[in-house]
Amino acid sequence: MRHAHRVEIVRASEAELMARLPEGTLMQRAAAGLAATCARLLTGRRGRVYGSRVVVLAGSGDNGGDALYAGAALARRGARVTAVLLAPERVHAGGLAAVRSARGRVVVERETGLAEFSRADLVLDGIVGIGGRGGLRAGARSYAEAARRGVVVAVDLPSGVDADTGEVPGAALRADVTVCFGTYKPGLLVDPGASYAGAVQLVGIGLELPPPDVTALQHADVAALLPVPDVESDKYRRGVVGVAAGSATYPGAAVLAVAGALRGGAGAVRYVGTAAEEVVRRFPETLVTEGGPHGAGRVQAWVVGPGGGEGARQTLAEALASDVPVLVDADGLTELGRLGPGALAGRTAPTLLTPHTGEAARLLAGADGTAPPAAADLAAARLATARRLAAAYRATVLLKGSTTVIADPGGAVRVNPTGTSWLATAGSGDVLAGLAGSLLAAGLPALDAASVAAYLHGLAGRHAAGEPGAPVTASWVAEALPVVWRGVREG
Ligand SMILES: NC(=O)C1=CN([C@@H]2O[C@H](COP(=O)(O)OP(=O)(O)OC[C@H]3O[C@@H](n4cnc5c(N)ncnc54)[C@H](O)[C@@H]3O)[C@@H](O)[C@H]2O)[C@@H](O)CC1
Ligand SMILES: Nc1ncnc2c1ncn2[C@@H]1O[C@H](COP(=O)(O)OP(=O)(O)O)[C@@H](O)[C@H]1O
Ligand SMILES: [K+]
Repeated sequence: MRHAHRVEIVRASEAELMARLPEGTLMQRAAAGLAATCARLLTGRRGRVYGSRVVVLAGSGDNGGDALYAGAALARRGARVTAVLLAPERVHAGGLAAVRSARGRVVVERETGLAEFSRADLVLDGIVGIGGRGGLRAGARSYAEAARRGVVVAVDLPSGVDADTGEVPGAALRADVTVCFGTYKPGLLVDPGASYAGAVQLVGIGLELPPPDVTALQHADVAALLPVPDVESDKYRRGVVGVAAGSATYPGAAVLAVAGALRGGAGAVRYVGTAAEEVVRRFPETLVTEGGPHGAGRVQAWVVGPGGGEGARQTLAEALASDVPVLVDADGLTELGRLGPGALAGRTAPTLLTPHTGEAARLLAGADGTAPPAAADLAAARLATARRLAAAYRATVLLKGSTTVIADPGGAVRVNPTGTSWLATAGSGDVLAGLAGSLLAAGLPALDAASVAAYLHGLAGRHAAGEPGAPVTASWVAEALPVVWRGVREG
């Protein structure tokens, strides 16, 4: 599991540790890890560190200090290092002295700095780290926009990315690799910030940290959560997932939600709705019940809403009246937005909401009676949006899109690292809803069901798209689920 902590917590942990260690120890640890990664990258690209061109972009804070000490270490190994000072009057004095004593060059003019930047083999982005506020300022912005041929290594965080939120309020340096210190920052795991970070490497500096603000599952975590039948299992103990989806207008949504549900680990899928004929023709193993969720027989979790059309309101009401977990998606969310959070007030079992940002906007409007916020604003602030919705509806929320974010009403937040934008295709959300509902029926808590579903769905999208990628359909994503499930179990 990857753990991320917000800036306030990182600073408190650093202060606590620094008080017990000789001055400068943490920065030396950070710089040593950073220099080691840069040396590996240069060796991989050029065969050696000696003679390679390295540019250090140094801002006015400790982030610049880390970068300068790492640059000095590379200079001692024979790299031709140029330190570009973006705020010469406030540069980290010790770091600058280290570069000078290692015979590094120091540049303050912007034009010279930009020319060096463009032809370097490796650039260390030490403009700003967790102390960054707002978009990059003018002097720094020109580097974000300049052409370059070398690899860019961000120090702790790509400059211009908000460490706590992943928001990018203006320009930011696009890194190939980010070396972060002590813990991941949430902004490295959540888009748009995550897309600026490249491959992220963690360097331990000895911090003792409290529980994380944000986590991201990895293969081993998912493998441990996957429901696997044992010798005593029968279909009911494995869980029956009820799918209330599809309508005369959208029968395909029912088929796709069932396709996801059949591959999610429940022992059986029970379908209710008007698309029974289409569903059974495609998947004869589906149990079909007349009428709505009310009185549909044994079900351990409901999925309501995909392609629900006109009947969505009634179906939603019947599912919410049950005492089993309910996943609400698509038209079910539109109805819930009209009803507001009060519609969930009487529930005794977990509720999982799976909006994209357009649906999230309607849900938020339903929560406080205001006009819906712009979906683009919600997408730019994904963590805050998911947390806000979870708090307003007292439900677990899976916010879809570029970086899926899952927030529990208790405050826990997971982000999913596996997606691909090829998944932005009609019906892929229906597959995800069926898959997550199946995991709920198999007994996973809502946070786990949602994050495991997002993880598998993202991997299935990548598998279906292949390398370097091609358009996929939602059906192919569903078909790829068993392969990625096995891959996760194999580690
Ligand atoms: N505190 C510690 O013990 C450690 C800190 N470390 C490093 O220190 C960094 C934090 O250092 P600081 O607290 O000095 O903060 P930063 O170096 O991240 O940034 C602060 C400076 O950047 C300027 N700045 C802020 N926003 C800007 C913007 N948008 N555009 C341009 N300049 C901007 C500010 O005026 C300020 O001078 C971490 O990210 C990490 O790299 C590491 O050395 C590990 C140990
Ligand atoms: N840019 C993107 N990057 C990664 N995943 C995306 C992106 N856009 C959409 N997705 C994923 O694609 C799926 C689309 O779901 P949804 O919007 O509900 O589509 P539909 O309603 O057509 O099924 C979700 O899993 C979502 O997270
Ligand atoms: K940086």
